[in-house]
Amino acid sequence: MTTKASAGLHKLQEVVQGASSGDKKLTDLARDTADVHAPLPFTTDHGVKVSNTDNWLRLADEKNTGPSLLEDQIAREKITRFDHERIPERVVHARGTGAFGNFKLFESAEDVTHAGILTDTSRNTPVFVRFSTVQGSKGSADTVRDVRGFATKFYTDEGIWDLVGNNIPVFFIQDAVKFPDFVHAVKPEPHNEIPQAQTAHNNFWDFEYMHSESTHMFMWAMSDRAIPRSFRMMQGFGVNTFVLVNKEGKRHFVKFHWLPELGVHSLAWDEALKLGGQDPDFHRKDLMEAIDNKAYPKYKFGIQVIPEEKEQDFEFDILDATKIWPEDLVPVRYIGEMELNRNVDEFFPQTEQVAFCTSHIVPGIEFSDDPLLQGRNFSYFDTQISRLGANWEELPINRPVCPVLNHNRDGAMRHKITQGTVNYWPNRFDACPPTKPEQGGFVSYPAKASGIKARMVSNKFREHHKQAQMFYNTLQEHERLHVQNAFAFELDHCDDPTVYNRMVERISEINLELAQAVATKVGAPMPEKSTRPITAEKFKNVSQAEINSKLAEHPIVKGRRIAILIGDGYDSVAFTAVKTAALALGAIPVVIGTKRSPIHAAHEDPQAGKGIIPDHQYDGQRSTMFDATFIPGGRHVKQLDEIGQFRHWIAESFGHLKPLGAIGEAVNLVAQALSNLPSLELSSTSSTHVVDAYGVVTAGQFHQPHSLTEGVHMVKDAKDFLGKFYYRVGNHRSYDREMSGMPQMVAY
Ligand code: HEM
Repeated sequence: MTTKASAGLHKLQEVVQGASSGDKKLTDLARDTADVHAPLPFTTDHGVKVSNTDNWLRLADEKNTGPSLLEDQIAREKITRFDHERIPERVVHARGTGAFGNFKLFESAEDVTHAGILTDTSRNTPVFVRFSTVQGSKGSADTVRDVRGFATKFYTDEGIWDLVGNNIPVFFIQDAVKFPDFVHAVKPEPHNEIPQAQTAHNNFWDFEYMHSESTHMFMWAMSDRAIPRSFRMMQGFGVNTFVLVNKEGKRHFVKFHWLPELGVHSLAWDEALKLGGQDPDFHRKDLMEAIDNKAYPKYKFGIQVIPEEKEQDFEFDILDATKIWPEDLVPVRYIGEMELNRNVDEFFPQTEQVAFCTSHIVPGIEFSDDPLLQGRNFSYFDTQISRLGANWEELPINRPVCPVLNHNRDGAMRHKITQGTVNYWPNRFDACPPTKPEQGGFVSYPAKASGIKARMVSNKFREHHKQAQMFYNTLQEHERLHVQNAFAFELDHCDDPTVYNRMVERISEINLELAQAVATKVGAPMPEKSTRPITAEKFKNVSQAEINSKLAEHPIVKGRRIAILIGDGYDSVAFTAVKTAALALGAIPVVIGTKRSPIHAAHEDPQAGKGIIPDHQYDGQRSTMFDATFIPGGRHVKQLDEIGQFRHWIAESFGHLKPLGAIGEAVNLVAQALSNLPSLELSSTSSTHVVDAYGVVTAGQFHQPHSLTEGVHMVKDAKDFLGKFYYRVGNHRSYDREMSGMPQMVAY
């Protein structure tokens, strides 16, 4: 096991290596990085060595403890520093986690932009990404139903570019001036501060009804998108319309996309609810664990581009953030890739103090007139001043890797010392002049603008339903079922009939059958007909199932958590094969034992052999924390069978649609746990034939492969246990199981 001191040294080495590897941001951060394991004396903040940190200076002797003295400057410093440790949490997106990485471009977009980061394929640009939920406070659970923030800070050679996006490509409102109302409505209600990190309450759904512009977005928010399995398995979208300008000065509208290498996957709702209590840090830990295991998350970077002259060619306004640009009309061009490969050293100065601004752009990237974006450009900079202070851009995590010099001065906590006698421009020395455009000085695109001042938006902004209908049309059967269940859950939590009755009306404007199913469940009047024309059109690449089907032939199990359940007397051959295969495939096997003390395999003499120490004992973990479960055969199955939690583990994994693998005697354990499902086909205990029924992969006997080094062939028609089991793991969940109705017959 790594000692704390060596772990600290290791981290420091990483910083030094990072610095020598040429990563400009790591080099920059090294200036401000200290190591608690360094052989340095303990000092006060003003540098005086401290001899005693545990006793306040007081009038005391061996018999009497007298009054503490205010004089103790060391104790006062310690308490005072502590009293002021907290800063305001973000007004939204308070709960989040971050990681460092790199961005590389594989195709230049010089036809549409002159931005260095989007044209220079030789660059390796450092990035910091913060993922977040929106509604909850800093200490809320990771797995709540919510939009996820996906904010990327690119430390480019020309300055910081912040792409502050979400995992859903549209937004609730069209005009930034509505943002405070929206956030008030979604956050806990004002009279009782309930509920925490949930949309399932009267005020949120009241707001949604009152703003029909939200219709498209709330369909996404009720879909599986709002309960991602992992930050590593969700898309990212810049949402707003930005502008790219090329060398010739031609302007293009653009939307930015991130597509995860691992596919787009979600939790089951029951699982998300349980994880909220069982492991509230689930997503945070998942990201850190994957990076620690070198299963680095990767995302392709894409752009959708519309030339300026085509702005009016669409039935929707391309500046409306409640609309997507359908991919069959405007294909995504994937031109780069981001890898996240380094965890933070310390949460507060990095993840908490990182601050993003949509207004941080670099030459070649500009803003459109998107009315949501224009307001965001004001809001972020403003909020950072109250959260972090006027000089927040000097903080190590926020400062650029290129030189920064100007005539901005002073303000609380100013760090930078600028020599020279002038702090204004122009000055008699020509000190610190503006940079000429030909030398990289930022020039705004000379867009023509004229009009009448009015508090309004263009007519096309008034259509709010068509894309919501298209979204639902696009979903596959199980995805639609999840939307239906999500509405039923959410509106069940609203106790004001005005709210849920009206919402059912609104849903009937999207899909009548959906509205009727929800009406029955929540007790609203049954809608008889849709009050709007309903389109049959669909989107491309919006259903998660559709996106994942393109990856299904080559599933990736990198970073997936595989639970292996064992007790004394387990079959070590199958155990070792499944564990070794997991490691070879980049997955994370986690051994869960009947106890966390030595466990002996079937053939092992408990007196002589050392056994293995499981990573955890069963009661410390839950099936919800794993992507799949495997149980080897052996006489240990009897012990597992006697502990109800193991049977519950199997039933729950089944209910959450996860792959289950069992060999030999363990097949009986699975049969026992799923005894309500006699029709579920399992292998006979005497057979080597591998049966895969709805992702429950069983074999009576384990056929040892000749060599694991040949690799596991994760293909649909694999004949062997490992190939079939890991194919299922790579495909994440068995939604066919859900559609068979079987999970409902199992208690979990
Ligand atoms: C396209 C719609 C929007 C998206 C995609 C979006 C995305 C995000 C993300 C990802 C964060 C978290 C940044 C982090 O990790 O530190 C954030 C924070 C925030 N957003 Fe938005 N947002 C949107 C709309 C708005 C609007 C319309 C406003 C205000 C008019 C706004 C104001 C804020 C504020 C004040 C924060 C807190 C920032 C901080 O304290 O660091 N957002 N937003």
